[in-house]
Amino acid sequence: MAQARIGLIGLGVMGANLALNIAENEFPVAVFNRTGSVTDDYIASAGDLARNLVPTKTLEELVGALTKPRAIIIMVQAGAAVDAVIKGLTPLLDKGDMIIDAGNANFHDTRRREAALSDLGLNFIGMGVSGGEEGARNGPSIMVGGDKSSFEVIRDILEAISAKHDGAPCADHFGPDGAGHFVKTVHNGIEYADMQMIAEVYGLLRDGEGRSAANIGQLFETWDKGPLKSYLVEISGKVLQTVDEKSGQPIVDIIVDKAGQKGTGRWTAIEALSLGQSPSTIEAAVAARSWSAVKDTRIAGEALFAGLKVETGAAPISEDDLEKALLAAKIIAYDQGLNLLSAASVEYDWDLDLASCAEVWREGCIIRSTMLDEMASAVREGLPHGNLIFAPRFAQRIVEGSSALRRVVASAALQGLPVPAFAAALAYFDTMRQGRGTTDLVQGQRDFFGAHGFVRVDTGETDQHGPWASDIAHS
Ligand SMILES: NC(=O)C1=CN([C@@H]2O[C@H](COP(=O)(O)OP(=O)(O)OC[C@H]3O[C@@H](n4cnc5c(N)ncnc54)[C@H](OP(=O)(O)O)[C@@H]3O)[C@@H](O)[C@H]2O)C=CC1
Ligand SMILES: O=C(CO)[C@H](O)[C@H](O)COP(=O)(O)O
Repeated sequence: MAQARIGLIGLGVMGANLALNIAENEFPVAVFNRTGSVTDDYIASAGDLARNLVPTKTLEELVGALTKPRAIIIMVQAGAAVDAVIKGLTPLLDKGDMIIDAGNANFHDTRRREAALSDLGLNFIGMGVSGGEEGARNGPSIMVGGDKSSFEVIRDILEAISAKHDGAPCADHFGPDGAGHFVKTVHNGIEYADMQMIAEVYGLLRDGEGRSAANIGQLFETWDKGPLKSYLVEISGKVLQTVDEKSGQPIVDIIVDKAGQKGTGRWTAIEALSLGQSPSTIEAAVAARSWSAVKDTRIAGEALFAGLKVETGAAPISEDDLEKALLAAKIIAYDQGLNLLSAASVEYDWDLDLASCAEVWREGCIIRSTMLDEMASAVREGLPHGNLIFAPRFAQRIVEGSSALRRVVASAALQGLPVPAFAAALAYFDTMRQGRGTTDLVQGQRDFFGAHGFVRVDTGETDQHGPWASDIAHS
């Protein structure tokens, strides 16, 4: 007999907590996990919330436990696992039922799945969920893509379980097919850039000034009370001040410096490039994780270049400069992320509301910060030339922050300390404030070797060609 309003497959870190959140909001939820013993343990530890949880041991049982039209959340690893679950579910469902992929997914997969399920008369929602374990349990940020009418069917549940900003739910519908998963992907791209920039500050203080992890952690704790207040600065402060129980060392000192990546940062960079965009701060953060992975090579490089002299007399970087540089670079990362969303919206005809993106990121998600509220307002007011860094309320901060960013990047370069995301942010800013750049020469080179043509500054005539000096010399 149908007992539950919604189903959930995958009781891992995210699914288990999301189901508890749904149950706590008084929506009965039927749960299923591939490994059945996980479901038994889960129900046994759910306490009072077990009253709103319906455990099931087969997909047939799960489907039978749901009121119609059925709505089933899948919360498993991206890729083949999602396809396997969909394959098992579809023969059991009726036309009008809905599958919701709430994991991180490549939005191209979401578009493919939506089209295939639509042919079968089934609805498919691609839903990005951010906030990690704690967010899933107490209120994540939720980014929905797919048919709007399908979203309306589950809207009450999603709004109830989501984080709230001044009472407004951090859950919204962004457009058809892959729009929600794309917004989540770019969220993660910005997350990569933000994390990398914080790590660069850590590196400058650790390797440039010999400061201890705890001392740097305290600085982040202080910054978390000012304009940089954000979840990532807060947890960085906590991570750096945590002591490993086994060794008595700061825990970061015993963590191998090889960063994992499950794919969302890379998807952001790949998609950006195919859209003719370049969110260089995000690309730099993805690169930094990839470079971190080749630890043996870096160790060999350290030995090989051990004798290399770097500037030791570089001016010390002040804490004030670091704070301002981080703030400016972070604004630039958001500017680039929003530009990418805008380009994808045009390409895929999503009509994305960028202000809504910033609004659902204000609470619950990993990149939440006090600055996002102001960013959302700036986007609502309209961004000059589509750029956040041109918005009056951010342009001034960028002007002030850019001098600090310049000093930080210059000092890092002189000291031989890598700051790829900071450097990328600065180069982007300097490019965006240069009305005449240097690609006149690139255009000249292209025409020289490939007759690709150029546009004249003086007359505006297009498809112009040399003659070039060598042509002249040989003519
Ligand atoms: N962890 C995080 O902070 C966040 C994760 N996400 C995304 O959420 C999704 C789930 O992540 P997370 O909860 O961390 O993952 P976990 O590894 O904790 O759990 C994975 C779940 O998927 C199930 N599963 C794996 N393969 C299959 C399969 N072929 N068929 C059926 N079930 C399968 C597992 O079942 P079994 O017990 O049988 O192995 C398990 O329940 C991912 O897409 C992830 O990227 C999104 C936001 C934050
Ligand atoms: O979506 C998330 C946070 O928003 C997940 O934690 C995701 O796994 C983070 O990406 P990566 O594992 O590549 O660091």
